[in-house]
Amino acid sequence: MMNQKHWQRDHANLDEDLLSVDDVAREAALLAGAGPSRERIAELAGGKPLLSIESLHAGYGKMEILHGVNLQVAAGQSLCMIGPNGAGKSTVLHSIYGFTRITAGSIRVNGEDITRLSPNQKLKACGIAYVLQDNSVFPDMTVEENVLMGGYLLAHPDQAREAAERVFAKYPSLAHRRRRPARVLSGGERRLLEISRALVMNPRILLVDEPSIGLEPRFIDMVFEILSDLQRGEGKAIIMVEQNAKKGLQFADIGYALVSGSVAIAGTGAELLENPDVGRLFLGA
Ligand SMILES: Nc1ncnc2c1ncn2[C@@H]1O[C@H](COP(=O)(O)OP(=O)(O)OP(=O)(O)O)[C@@H](O)[C@H]1O
Repeated sequence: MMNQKHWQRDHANLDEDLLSVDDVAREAALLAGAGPSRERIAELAGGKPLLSIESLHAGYGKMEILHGVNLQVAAGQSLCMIGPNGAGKSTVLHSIYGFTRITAGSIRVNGEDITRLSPNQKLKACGIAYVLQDNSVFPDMTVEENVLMGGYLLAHPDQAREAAERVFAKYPSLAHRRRRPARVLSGGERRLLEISRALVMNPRILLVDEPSIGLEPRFIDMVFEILSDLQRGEGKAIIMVEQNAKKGLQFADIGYALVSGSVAIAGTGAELLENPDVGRLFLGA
């Protein structure tokens, strides 16, 4: 059941326009019944998906959270998932990375079935990296040690050091502080550190959970610029969950609205921003 406090927190600027939790749940459940066609999902990824999810049923233990999710994203594209608390957005990321129990459906990278691979196999063999939510840096370790942790799967420490240097060359502001404990970093720099750690393995697909959470506006813009560079400059595919739905949809090529473990609406980010149902239910328009 959706939590009123969370809903208000995430939509704090709605004030008196706030829909009641029951209204949102009722309307959203109606939307979830229809859902986008598979053709539309494929079309949004330009017919050339790097990552493709088909009819995914997944959850935790015996509890099924995702009830037949379809999703496709191409190299160099970004996809943002929005939706109410508990809709299953993070669970989609968890499932791609291998943290959930998958009971049906498939996950493919470049057509190869990776549904049952472990997170380590996914990171190493398929180039899927997870940028954890806020507060995943180790504050008492140096910036450099934090970045090096991203290379724990590499066979030799020299390989990790080499990979870390590649990341430091890209982000001089972080390189500058490499010997300092991570606790001295600002919120924005910490987020950059979290992204940098995920980049050590040079992934093709980045799963990003709530990139803007807890950040001041100027750092939010910085983080989205970094993600944009990785997407457009390096051709990485980015799949994100973003509680700032407007910001996420402005950034992303593709937007999905998830409701009750299903994709209720899919379109370009711009289409979702203009969609009256999305506006009323998720953006407070
Ligand atoms: N590790 C877990 N073990 C058991 N249940 C979980 C776990 N993680 C999430 N859940 C449950 O799965 C459901 C979907 O949660 P999920 O975090 O995917 O939703 P979400 O759409 O990302 O919401 P939010 O915006 O609140 O993070 C919720 O009922 C949640 O309690």
